[in-house]
Amino acid sequence: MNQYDFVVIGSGPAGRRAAIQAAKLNKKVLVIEKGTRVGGVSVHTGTIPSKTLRETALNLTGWRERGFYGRSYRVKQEISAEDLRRRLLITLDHEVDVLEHQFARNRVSQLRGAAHFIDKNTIEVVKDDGEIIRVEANAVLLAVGTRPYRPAHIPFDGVSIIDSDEILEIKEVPRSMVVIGAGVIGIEYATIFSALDTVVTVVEPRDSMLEFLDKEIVEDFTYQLRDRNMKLIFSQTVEKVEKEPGGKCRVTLANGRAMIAEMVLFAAGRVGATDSLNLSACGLEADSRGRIKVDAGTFQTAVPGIYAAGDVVGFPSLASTSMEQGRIAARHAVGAPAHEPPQYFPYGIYAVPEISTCGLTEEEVLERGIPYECGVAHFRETSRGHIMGLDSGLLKMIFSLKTRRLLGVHIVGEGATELVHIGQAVLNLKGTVEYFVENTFNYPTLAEAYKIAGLDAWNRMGELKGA
Ligand SMILES: Cc1cc2nc3c(=O)[nH]c(=O)nc-3n(C[C@H](O)[C@H](O)[C@H](O)COP(=O)(O)OP(=O)(O)OC[C@H]3O[C@@H](n4cnc5c(N)ncnc54)[C@H](O)[C@@H]3O)c2cc1C
Ligand SMILES: NC(=O)c1ccc[n+]([C@@H]2O[C@H](COP(=O)([O-])OP(=O)(O)OC[C@H]3O[C@@H](n4cnc5c(N)ncnc54)[C@H](O)[C@@H]3O)[C@@H](O)[C@H]2O)c1
Repeated sequence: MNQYDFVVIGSGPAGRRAAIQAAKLNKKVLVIEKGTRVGGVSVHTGTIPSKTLRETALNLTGWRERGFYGRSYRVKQEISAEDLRRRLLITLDHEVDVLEHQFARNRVSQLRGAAHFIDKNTIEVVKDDGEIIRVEANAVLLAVGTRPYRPAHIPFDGVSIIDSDEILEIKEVPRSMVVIGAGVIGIEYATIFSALDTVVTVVEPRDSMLEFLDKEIVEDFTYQLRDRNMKLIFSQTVEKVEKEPGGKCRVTLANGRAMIAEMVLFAAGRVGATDSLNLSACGLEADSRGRIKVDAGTFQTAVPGIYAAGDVVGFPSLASTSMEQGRIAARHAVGAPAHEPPQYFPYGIYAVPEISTCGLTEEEVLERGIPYECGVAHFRETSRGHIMGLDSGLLKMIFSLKTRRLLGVHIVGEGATELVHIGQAVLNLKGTVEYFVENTFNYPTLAEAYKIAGLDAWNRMGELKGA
């Protein structure tokens, strides 16, 4: 029998970080992965492929230069699906190679195959060739992630009616596309394809999108999307998706309106990959979306010794937070001390344009009844913004009038996902508006927007104090 201190099921961000953390604490660790290569959704169908695709699209279209040269400017006139895929394959190979090397040098054992429970401490692994291997574990981490939600009424064909995994395999860049679901995945792909000049329509049952973001940022973002002719249809559900005789797709909404497009991307959420784990054998069960409940501080499930981390535990379902959850779970599982993560973490949405946020939104500050002031800077006010030809981009900070502390930072525009970390550091170190006013920022940079927004708030906060 193969006996391990810690067995991790799944090699995505949560599993990978957990396995290495436990190995660093000199534990005997095994990672079980059913996919052909390690890395999980993050490396093979999620984070890394979508961000590589975005970078390729922005480079080949010359998107970042259009502020200077106009909307018709393109680096490459005809962009094929093959052009988009080429860079993807190189990036993925590199990611897998780095991960394999990390496992090897930390003495993390690997087993390829699908795992399920026999009992709380026994896991059976079915390999591709049918061979069955049993392993014993003192502690187990479920880091099995999610897969796209695929309801029966959508006739997926993998070619023109697709989910967000299949979009990486398309044969041609479509001229028109309907995206169903305005969540993060739907919006990221909708805006990437719109940057490639695909005519994009987004259909969303709720009355707006990305509700967890500051409203002012969503409004600015929405304006930019509509300004480049993306159609955003809210408060409407899709009744039917059909294939037309000529190969195009017809999408019919509940209000009777119909749309024809070359491609339909269904991106209405994901479900936990827990159905084949035989959870009942260890006394656990998943909810209707396949998710597992855990203790928020330790990531232990209701069954002692069994942990879950990453997308399978639900919100926020990010690669970044999954890694931290995995590390904390591993430490707890092997009896090492672990701190809870800081209160505020950043959220990066790699749409075109980017959005990033950390801390409280203006709506949340209002709800909590905190007296506050906002400071806003437009990227076009920065010299770096002029140099880059930016005509959009907004950074907004919210400060408490009582403590003068930064409560939230919200950015839409070029570099938002990198810039947010300045705000995140000030926020978690409990810094005040004075940090931005008194410190010197490199010039010319987009980070100067922090200075401008800080001064904007500080001027008004001074007036309010004096009033
Ligand atoms: C299109 C898209 C874009 C994204 N973009 C971002 C982004 O920009 N930034 C960000 O932070 N996050 C992003 N995410 C989210 C991010 O990918 C996930 O949060 C992250 O991958 C979750 O990691 P995980 O460790 O929970 O599991 P996953 O990465 O989902 O990996 C789970 C692994 O477990 C394996 N597995 C499942 N069941 C079994 C079993 N029974 N036996 C053995 N192995 C099993 C699977 O094969 C898989 O390899 C994106 C997701 C998608 C889909
Ligand atoms: N940049 C990032 O960090 C990043 C990128 C992509 C995904 N992710 C993560 O992946 C997770 C999954 O993303 P997602 O966008 O698939 O899910 P989601 O749950 O965030 O969004 C799904 C959207 O589809 C809508 N919807 C639900 N049912 C529908 C239906 N039947 N028809 C039409 N629309 C419907 C919902 O109202 C929602 O707006 C998210 O939690 C996100 O955190 C993160």
